[in-house]
Amino acid sequence: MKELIVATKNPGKVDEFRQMFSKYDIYVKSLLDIDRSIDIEETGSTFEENAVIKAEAMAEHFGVPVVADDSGLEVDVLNGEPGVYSARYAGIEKDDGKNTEKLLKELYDVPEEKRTARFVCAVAVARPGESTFVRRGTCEGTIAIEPQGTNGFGYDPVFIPEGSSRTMAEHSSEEKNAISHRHHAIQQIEEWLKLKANRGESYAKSFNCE
Ligand SMILES: O=P(O)(O)OP(=O)(O)OP(=O)(O)OC[C@H]1O[C@@H](n2cnc3c(O)ncnc32)[C@H](O)[C@@H]1O
Ligand SMILES: [Mg+2]
Repeated sequence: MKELIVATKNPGKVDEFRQMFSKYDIYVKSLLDIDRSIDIEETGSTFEENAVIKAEAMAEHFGVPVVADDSGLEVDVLNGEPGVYSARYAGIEKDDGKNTEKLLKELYDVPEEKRTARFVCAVAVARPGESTFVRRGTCEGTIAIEPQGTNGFGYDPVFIPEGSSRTMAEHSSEEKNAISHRHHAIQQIEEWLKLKANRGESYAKSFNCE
C-alpha cells in the first residue's frame, strides 16, 4: 500500500478518508498518527482557501504530497452560516454536540421547508515543487428538527440528505461515503489518486491542475 498524508486531526474525517482511499491501495496517515501538536491556523474565508492552507503547510513541512480537507455546513436561512466556522460554531472547544445544539436553537421556529442546507467539502492536493489543486464537493439536504442517529460525526445527526428521510447519522458509513460532500470532492481527484498509487508519470502532466 502507498502511504499518503492527510493533514487533519478530525477522527471522523480520518475514518472516511481511510475508507475511501483504500480502494486506490492508499493508506492514510493523519496528523493524529504523525504529530498531534501541529496546529495550522485556518485564516481563509472559503473552504478552498483553508484546504489549500492546510495542504501546502504540511507539504512544505514534510516535503511530500499532502491532501487536506476543509469542510462544513451551510444553512440557507442563516445566510450560509456556520460555513467555514462549522467546527467552532459553539466555541473553540469544537464540541460537535454543542455545535448541533446551537444550530437547532438558531432554527427553533424555522419551518421544515425553510431548513435547506448543504455540506461542503474542499479537498486540496499540495505537492512540493508542483502546483496545488483543489476540488469542491457538496451534499444538499435539510436540517432535522431534532438529532437522530449515532453514526458519522459533526453535524451528521441533524443533516437529512436530499432524497432521504434519515439523518446522515442514521446512514451507514458505506451509504454516507456514496453520497457525501467528501465523496464528491474525492471523486474529482480520483485520477491523481490512481497515479499516486501507481507512481505513474508526473501528476502535473497528466492532471489538469488549476
Ligand atoms: O481542520 P481539521 O483538522 O481537518 O479538522 P476540523 O474538524 O477542524 O475540520 P474543519 O476545519 O474542516 O471543520 C469541519 C467541521 O464541519 C463539520 N463537518 C465536516 N464534514 C462533516 C461531515 O462529513 N459530517 C458532519 N459534520 C461535518 C464538523 O463539525 C467539522 O468539525
Ligand atoms: Mg479545522
